[in-house]
Amino acid sequence: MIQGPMAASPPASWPTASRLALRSCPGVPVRVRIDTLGHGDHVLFQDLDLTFAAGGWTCVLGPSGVGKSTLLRLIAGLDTQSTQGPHTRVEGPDGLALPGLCAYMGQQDGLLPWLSARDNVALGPRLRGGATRADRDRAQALLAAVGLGERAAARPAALSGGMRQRVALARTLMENRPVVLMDEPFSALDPPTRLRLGDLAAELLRGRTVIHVTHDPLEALRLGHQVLVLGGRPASPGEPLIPEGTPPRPPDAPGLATRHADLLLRLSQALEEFPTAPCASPSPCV
Ligand SMILES: Nc1ncnc2c1ncn2[C@@H]1O[C@H](COP(=O)(O)OP(=O)(O)OP(=O)(O)O)[C@@H](O)[C@H]1O
Repeated sequence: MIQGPMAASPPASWPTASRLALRSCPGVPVRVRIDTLGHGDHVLFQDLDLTFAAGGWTCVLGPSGVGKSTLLRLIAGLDTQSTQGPHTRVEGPDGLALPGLCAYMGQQDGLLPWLSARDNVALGPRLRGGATRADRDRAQALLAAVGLGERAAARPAALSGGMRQRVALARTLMENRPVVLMDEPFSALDPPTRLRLGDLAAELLRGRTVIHVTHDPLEALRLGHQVLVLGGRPASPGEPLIPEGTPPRPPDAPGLATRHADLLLRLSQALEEFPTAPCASPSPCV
């Protein structure tokens, strides 16, 4: 729930999900067991065993290159490039494989420029053999849920970056999967739009299992039930950080500033300990 006077309420033109009959899709637990996974000589993960609780929102942070996107791609079943040990497995409920249970949202909106916003939202059904009338109606309803019902016929080029990311969020919801994987989905947006879209995503994805990679500690602390910092090579997460209160937390939530400072320190430490420094130049980084 939105709390406090500084809460980033969506403007009236962004109807809230509670006003719409969105399909509920309860999350399922996800377990990732990696004996070895890497690229070439780089072992990114070794002897890693991570469990993501059903319906929980986990934010994953860590130095650039630590393996966050690789981990997400592995869970999504999109990882065709890393080398994996024979016992590397991603499991859903009761040890079942996860394919078909995940929706993926990346930093790029990935919208097809020649399709309208509505047809982009209905892309999954289109690719699977053709969108039905019911699919198109649902795409329209989801665009209304993200406040773009009036722009359903617009092509991506006619929309702002924030609007395009809202279309991408609607497309993610169209897939109606219990597990949602997000790789820096709001990083290209200005801070207020990012705040609003984070709140909107928290509302629309409530109850699903969400794994969200971000470089923004405040975003992680506002949206996550738990926050993991991946560090080292091979990478491992430290103790999960569990912020107080229910997400999405407003930016001025009690205790958030202290948590933010703690998390920044943990991230700085993870960066210092990371073997590949972002700046290898002998001259000082600026
Ligand atoms: N296809 C690939 N072939 C070789 N190396 C790769 C490939 N994809 C990723 N890597 C390497 O694996 C490491 C982890 O990459 P990954 O994209 O998972 O990191 P990340 O933590 O998501 O980084 P960022 O925060 O910059 O997005 C990096 O060193 C990267 O260069």
